[in-house]
Parts: sequence; structure tokens; C-alpha cells
Amino acid sequence: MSVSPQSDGREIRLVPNVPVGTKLVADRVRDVIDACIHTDSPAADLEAAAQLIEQATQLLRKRSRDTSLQVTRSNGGISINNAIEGPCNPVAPPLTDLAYVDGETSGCVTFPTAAEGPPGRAHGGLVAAVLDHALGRAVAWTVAAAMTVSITVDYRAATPLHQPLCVTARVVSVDGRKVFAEAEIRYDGQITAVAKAIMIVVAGLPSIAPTAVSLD
Ligand SMILES: CCCCCCCC(=O)SCCNC(=O)CCNC(=O)[C@H](O)C(C)(C)COP(=O)(O)OP(=O)(O)OC[C@H]1O[C@@H](n2cnc3c(N)ncnc32)[C@H](O)[C@@H]1OP(=O)(O)O
Repeated sequence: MSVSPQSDGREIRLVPNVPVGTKLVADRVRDVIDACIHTDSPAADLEAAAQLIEQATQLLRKRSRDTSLQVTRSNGGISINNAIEGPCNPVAPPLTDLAYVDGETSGCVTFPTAAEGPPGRAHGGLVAAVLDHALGRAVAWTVAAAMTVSITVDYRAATPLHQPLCVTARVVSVDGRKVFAEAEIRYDGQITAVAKAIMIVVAGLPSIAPTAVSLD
């Protein structure tokens, strides 16, 4: 395990693999979140559950660290605590099965109840976040690590909860440091939302691009 300083002063800890125990805790916390939303328990049970959760929190805080960004090369160089695909972040849906084939980036996601916006549908902001992340992955894989400066999302149909969804993204063109990319999310083969983004290649971000390109 090693720690590397980044250009903005933050430290990123390199870990060899996704820690099994931490992922297990994150999975259980996802269960707790789901149970919390659906519970109809009486007050005494809610009080008891709150105490147990507090005990678990104290247990986890017994050994803590300041660094939140932990990266393992086994998941493509993205933090295992990333908000969208981090397997150890219980708030991440998470986006899984990321792949890069012939310039196309793809991934899978199933939104939990916690992602509900309109009844039975995923919140549009969370749909946009997943698209944004897939776009970032596509740009990083195709060109270099970049940050979003503009994203436009068109919502075409309901993006359901609890159903497997496919996300695809690709780079459309490159103009200096500006990268134009597009992505879509599908349920059962039908597009529910599409996104177009402009991303700016930023020096100093961890790069996962398979090939370096000239940005002159
Ligand atoms: C692999 C991991 C996947 C993760 C993906 C996650 C994606 C994200 O969520 S990133 C987080 C959200 N985004 C941000 O926080 C970015 C905030 N913005 C910034 O920090 C800065 O704008 C930054 C660093 C990106 C660029 O700043 P800077 O280096 O000064 O570039 P700047 O000169 O302003 O702009 C570069 C070019 O982009 C253009 N540009 C900037 N903003 C826009 C915009 N909104 N629309 C169109 N063009 C723009 C500029 O006009 C300029 O063009 P040109 O080179 O032709 O003159």
C-alpha cells in the first residue's frame, strides 16, 4: 500500500485490490439504507435499530484515516470510494462491469429505492450522474483523464428502479483540450436518457488512457 500526493495536495492511497471487508460493509450499508426507506417498524424497533447502527459506526471509527480516495489498479484506477462506481461507497449505485471495446465504453447499473425521484423512477439527477461518469470513463479511456465543464441530458422515458440498465458512452471529437462525448442509458434495449458533454483534459489527474494522444 502506498500514498501519493496529488497536484492539489490531496493524497491518494494505492491499494492492491478492492478490500473484501470494506466492500462487505458497504453492501450491508446499502441494505440498511433500503430497509430504512421501506420500514414500517414500531418506534421501539426503530430506536433499537438506531442504537445498533450507532454501535456499528463507532466500531468503524475506531481506526480511521483522513484519506478518502483509495485507488486500486484492479478496477481501472478509479477510487474504490467513487460516488458512482466505487464498490466500497455505499452511496454509489454502483456502476459495474465497465468495459472498453472498439472505442465504446459500457457499464451496468441498477438503481435502488434510495435513487427514487418520481414514483418508481430513478431521480433525473442520479441518471445524469451515471451518464456523466460513463462519459468521464470514455474520455479517460480514449483520450486522457478529464473533467466535465458542460453536460446536457435529454430524458426520453422512465428510467426504472430495480431493473438492470445498460450505459454506453463514446468520444465524438477532440479539439485541443476539449473533448466532446455522448452517452445513453437503456432499459430493456430502449433508450431512457441521452447525454452530451464537453470535458476538458486536466493535467495531474490519474490517467487510465490505454494510449497517449497529442493534444497540441
Ligand atoms: C475516469 C473517471 C470518471 C469520472 C468522471 C466524473 C466527471 C465529473 O464529474 S468532473 C467534476 C465536475 N466538473 C468540475 O468540477 C470541473 C469544474 N471546472 C474546472 O475546474 C475548470 O473549468 C477546468 C479545470 C475543468 C478547466 O479550467 P481551465 O484549465 O482554466 O480551462 P479553460 O481555459 O477555462 O477552458 C479550456 C477550454 O474549455 C472551454 N470551456 C470551458 N468551459 C466550457 C463550457 N462550459 N462550455 C464550452 N466550453 C468550455 C474554454 O472556452 C476553453 O476553450 P479553448 O481552449 O478553445 O479556449
